Amino acid sequence: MHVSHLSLADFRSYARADLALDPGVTAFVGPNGQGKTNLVEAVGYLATLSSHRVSSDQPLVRAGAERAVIRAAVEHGERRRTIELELNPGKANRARINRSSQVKPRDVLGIVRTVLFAPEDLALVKGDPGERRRFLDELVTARSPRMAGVRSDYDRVLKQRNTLLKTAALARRHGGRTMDLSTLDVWDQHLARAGAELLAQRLDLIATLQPLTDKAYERLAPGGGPVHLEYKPSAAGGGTTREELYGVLLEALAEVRKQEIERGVTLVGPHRDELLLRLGDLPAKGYASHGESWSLALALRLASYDLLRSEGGEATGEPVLVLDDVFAELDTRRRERLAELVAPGEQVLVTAAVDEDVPPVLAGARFRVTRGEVTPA
Ligand SMILES: Nc1ncnc2c1ncn2[C@@H]1O[C@H](COP(=O)(O)OP(=O)(O)OP(=O)(O)O)[C@@H](O)[C@H]1O
Repeated sequence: MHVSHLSLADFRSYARADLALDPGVTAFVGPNGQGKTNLVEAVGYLATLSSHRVSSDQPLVRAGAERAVIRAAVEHGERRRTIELELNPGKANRARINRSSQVKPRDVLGIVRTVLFAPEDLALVKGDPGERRRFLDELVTARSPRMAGVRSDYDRVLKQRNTLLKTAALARRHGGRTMDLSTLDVWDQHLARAGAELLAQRLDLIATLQPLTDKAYERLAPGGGPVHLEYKPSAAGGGTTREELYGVLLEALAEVRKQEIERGVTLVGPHRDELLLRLGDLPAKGYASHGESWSLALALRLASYDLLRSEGGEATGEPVLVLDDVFAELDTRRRERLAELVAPGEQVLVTAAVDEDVPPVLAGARFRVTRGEVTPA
């Protein structure tokens, strides 16, 4: 699969941009702050409906404009589809596929799949647990786009349940009426149902990702591993199937209910879980060096790329690989290794400040990006 055309309106620094893209490698080269990352960020947004740099849509809309539009043509074998996403911060976003009438933005997921490497990836290793949960959930959704619906159900139920718990906590503190706990029972079931589905997918993903990450790390930093991915659930209990995990979550919620009512917040569930990364016997966070942390972050992305490539098959094709400003961060040896490992990709988009930062193995089309103008080199 490859993106053959990208067009932006009022996206980030671009009032307008229009580019035709070929399969194979395309590099965007230009000085800092000229709009290179903005281009690949738009491609990433088509795949995940979120940016790899910011958590809200507002910064994606050009300053002074009301909305941004990303349009893309996507080729997969004989099939060509167009996607249009309109970003309206504060209001509902809109989407269209093949210029048809409006669809839910979520329906666009799965048409473009990307694996994106960026300097921000260091947070996968050094950052808060939320960074690793987001990594897992984005990959879970790339494997199975219907999981976007499950994630949004879970978030909605969690929010409503927290509101209810907060009300109960306040009532308790001020000696008011105690809450009718049967309402909470219903929310527990909703939370456990969506939570169990998400949990089952995360566990399956980690089992698949483990050997791939270990292999990728060995290639990037020979002898530095092994790498272990260990899921630390907030709800203790065995099981890997949806039914088993539903039971585990319900039981855990019942156990902590008293504390939850005291504190006014949901204490167990996938939103409190952690993915522990270990290098050898030590946790990577807090122990790994800067270079080791980088290699581990790259290994996680490489493993994701291998996984989506091998599972994509005929239906979805290969993901687009985006390498945003990563080579400048690496020493020559790791730069060459990484480039060799990703070189045969169907479509690879690279950003770099100078030509020398693009490894020779990744020779291909090149655009210059200067002051928001994108021109073929
Ligand atoms: N919403 C926005 N409206 C207008 N300009 C924006 C907006 N968001 C970002 N910019 C501008 O876009 C530029 C950054 O673009 P981008 O991140 O693509 O740079 P880059 O070429 O990748 O640079 P580097 O090599 O430093 O990573 C900055 O000048 C920033 O001010």
